[in-house]
Amino acid sequence: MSAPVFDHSRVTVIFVLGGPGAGKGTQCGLLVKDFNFCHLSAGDLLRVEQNREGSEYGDLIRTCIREGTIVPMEVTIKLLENAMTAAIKEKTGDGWAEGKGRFLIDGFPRKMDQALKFEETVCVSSCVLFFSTTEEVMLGRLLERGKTSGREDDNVESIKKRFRTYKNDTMPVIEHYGSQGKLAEVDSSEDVDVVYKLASSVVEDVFSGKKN
Ligand SMILES: Nc1ncnc2c1ncn2[C@@H]1O[C@H](COP(=O)(O)OP(=O)(O)OP(=O)(O)O)[C@@H](O)[C@H]1O
Ligand SMILES: O=c1ccn([C@@H]2O[C@H](COP(=O)(O)O)[C@@H](O)[C@H]2O)c(=O)[nH]1
Repeated sequence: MSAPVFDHSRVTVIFVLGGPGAGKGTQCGLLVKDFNFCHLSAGDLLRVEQNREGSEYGDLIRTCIREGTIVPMEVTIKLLENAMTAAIKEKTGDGWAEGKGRFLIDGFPRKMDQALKFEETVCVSSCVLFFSTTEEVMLGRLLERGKTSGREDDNVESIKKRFRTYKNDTMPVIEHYGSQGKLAEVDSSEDVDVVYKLASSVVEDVFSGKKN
């Protein structure tokens, strides 16, 4: 078996998980500013690929997103690997010298097969930052976001399907990383700045070697 593309002693990968609307993207945006991460949202990469002229996956991705199901892992893993390679070539500043890099991989892995394949072929993760809150909070946030997001899946019908996929496919991933001692759970029910204090202290622990 060949080694992963990136060596995790040089390239830090933090997976960011949590239910739909838990606040993953919001917190990643803040962490980027303080820690010079490259933030890769798997959902955003899929939406770009869906709209790319000539993509052979456009229709498949559109259907999966609307139905709240998971796009076959080969597609998402390749998009992530390509984006990581580009960032390592282009990004500069703290944490990015001589082939080093630091990534927040947001909304991935959503399913056990993705988790195992990504770590085997792309990069071993250092930590899983898990934002937890109730379905009630998530539903309220997504319906509010849906007024302006333009996202085809921010409606009650799609949200219910996304919750189902989260419970059936993603919770086992979270439990898997919990059993490996890699999980850092943050309650994301509170205000953005309260959640950020907890999330940034997890990242500090990763970089100081207390968690990896
Ligand atoms: N702590 C918070 N308190 C109140 N509103 C929040 C909080 N965090 C995020 N939001 C709002 O909730 C909505 C969902 O947040 P965000 O997009 O960060 O979630 P997400 O987990 O990335 O969702 P998805 O997985 O669907 O992409 C956004 O409109 C955001 O502004
Ligand atoms: O690894 C992934 C991540 C996402 N998807 C699909 O995209 C949508 C939207 O994801 P967000 O993280 O909410 O932006 C998700 O419901 C899945 O359909 C995926 O297939 N694989």
